[in-house]
Amino acid sequence: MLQHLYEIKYNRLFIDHINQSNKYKFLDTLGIGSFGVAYLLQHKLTNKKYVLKRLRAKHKNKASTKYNFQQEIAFLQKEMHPNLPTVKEEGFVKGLPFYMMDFIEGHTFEHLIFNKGQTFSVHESLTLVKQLFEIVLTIHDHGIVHRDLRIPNILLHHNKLYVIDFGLACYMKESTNIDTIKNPKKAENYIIDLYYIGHFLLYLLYSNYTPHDKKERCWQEELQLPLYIQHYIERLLLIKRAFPDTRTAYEALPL
Ligand SMILES: Nc1ncnc2c1ncn2[C@@H]1O[C@H](COP(=O)(O)OP(=O)(O)OP(=O)(O)O)[C@@H](O)[C@H]1O
Repeated sequence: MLQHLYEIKYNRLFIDHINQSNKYKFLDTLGIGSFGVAYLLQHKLTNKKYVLKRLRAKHKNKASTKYNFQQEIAFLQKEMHPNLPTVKEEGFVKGLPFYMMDFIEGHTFEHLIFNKGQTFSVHESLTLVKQLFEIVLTIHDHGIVHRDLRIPNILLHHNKLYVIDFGLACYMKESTNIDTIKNPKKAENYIIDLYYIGHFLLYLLYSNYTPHDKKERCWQEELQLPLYIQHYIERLLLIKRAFPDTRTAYEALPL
């Protein structure tokens, strides 16, 4: 209960901070995640939209979470790729850190698939994955892994793909032996991003799938993909021999 009130207090403080800035006005709350809260704002003169992301009040005194939040800002400030948001400002409101970034118009793939019912053919899906790879390759070239390439964190606008939310990103650990990775979702090297790219591809391909009977089968049976595409996804998901690096996986894309 106290935590809830604390959150409400900071919510009010941030909305007041935005509205009193003379530059921006508050438009909406975009999302409340486990670590952050994202607000949509608009520049009063240019009408351009921005996102202000702040740490959740409950993490105000947690050193590791605060460190991760600062690291998230630092990663975005590297401006690694034009299809990542650019940080405009950063600061604190009553001890709680925030940063402001460009608002990416368009929709997340979660919204496109589950709310709008958009479908993607095999060719369209692979073309989108190619775009995602091009962003991920650049991030990996900077020695960073995103670690959260899920459909709510990937957006589409005018057929261009964008990646947000570096909240779980970290510097790549090079020395891990790929064969000993037990849980790819916890990895701190390229494997975790390849694993999520494999899942992203499955979400796109499933958008076109209509079940024929009530029995649930494995994706290989349900999707009935050409074998070379199935094998490719199995390698991304570590069901088959892992790709030795991101570029090899990108170059092997069956497109
Ligand atoms: N730059 C942006 N452009 C457009 N929409 C954004 C942007 N950043 C965030 N959003 C939207 O706001 C929502 C919440 O943002 P974000 O994913 O960064 O934080 P979160 O997932 O709520 O928090 P956490 O970091 O704790 O997981 C996202 O689902 C996305 O729809």
